[in-house]
Amino acid sequence: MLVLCQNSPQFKVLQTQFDCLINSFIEDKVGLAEHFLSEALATQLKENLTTLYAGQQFHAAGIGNKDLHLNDKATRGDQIYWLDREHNNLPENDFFDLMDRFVSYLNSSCYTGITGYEFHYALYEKGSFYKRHLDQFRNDNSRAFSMIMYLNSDWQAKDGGELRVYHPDHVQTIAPLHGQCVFFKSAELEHEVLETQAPRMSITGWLKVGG
Ligand SMILES: O=C(O)CCC(=O)C(=O)O
Ligand SMILES: [Fe+2]
Repeated sequence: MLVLCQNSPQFKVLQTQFDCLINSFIEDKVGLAEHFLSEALATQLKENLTTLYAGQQFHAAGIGNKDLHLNDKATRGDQIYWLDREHNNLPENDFFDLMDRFVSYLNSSCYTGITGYEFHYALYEKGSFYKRHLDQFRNDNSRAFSMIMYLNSDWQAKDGGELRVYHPDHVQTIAPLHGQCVFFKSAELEHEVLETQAPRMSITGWLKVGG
């Protein structure tokens, strides 16, 4: 992994985004950082996603965990592809480097004790959605935080596909804008993806404890 000096300009840019995500999470239970992925990285990841999708490497997402895989199109219609360092793909590995830095920053500043993570690309074709749900499974509470990063360079309001988050006293609506990251506790906040009118791309994942 590439090591960045804590005083380097590149680290300062990252730290600003990390702080933005963590501080908004502490204030509102939903962290938001508009430029968490740099323009260059978001664009490379989007190209990689598009190539893999065209090569039929994606499969319909399930509603159980990896061991209990249930397909239910009435609940969620996205297709996914699990990221893995073993793919030896440059943007995927740049993404994992970024996540390694974020996890160590989060653990050292907030004592979160994250010990692992898992991430997948997701593509929602026009007409797809993901009904209201929590990101924790009944037989597994290892998912501590949910993170979603969007890869939609020309997103417009008419495209729909917003993430809707259900707070106890209000509802928050977030457009899936290129490079933006959303961060919240997996066991705490129900959320849904509204029907999209255009292909909607993202990386979704979970920071895990106890692994
Ligand atoms: O893509 C999003 O905005 C949310 C996706 C989601 O809720 C999930 O995959 O569990
Ligand atoms: Fe979710």
